[in-house]
Amino acid sequence: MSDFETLTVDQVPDDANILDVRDPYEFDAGHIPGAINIPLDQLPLRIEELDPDTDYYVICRTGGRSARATPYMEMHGYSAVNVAGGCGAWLEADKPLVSETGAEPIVR
Ligand SMILES: O=S(=O)([O-])[S-]
Repeated sequence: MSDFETLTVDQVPDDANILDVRDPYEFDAGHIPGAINIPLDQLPLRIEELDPDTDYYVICRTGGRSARATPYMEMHGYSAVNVAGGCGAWLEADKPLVSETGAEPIVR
């Protein structure tokens, strides 16, 4: 049983605020356009960078780390929804990714 909301990639609105909790090398290789990156292990230190009035759609590679980040954020007063399947599912669904490396975006 989970005490947080989980949506599929198809349910994420086009204008969603995406929080990607993967490590920077993963984020740089391929991420959702406009996503912000705070790795899961930095979230306790950096959570105040987030806006308590914004709904965040939290994503990682396959859904493991986002399922930990989402209840943590909720517990600290932030609005967070877990994106099931992560960037792998996002790519499978043919949704846009960009890279910071100059290479074709990939999910790693
Ligand atoms: O990104 S992951 O924790 O699902 S491998």
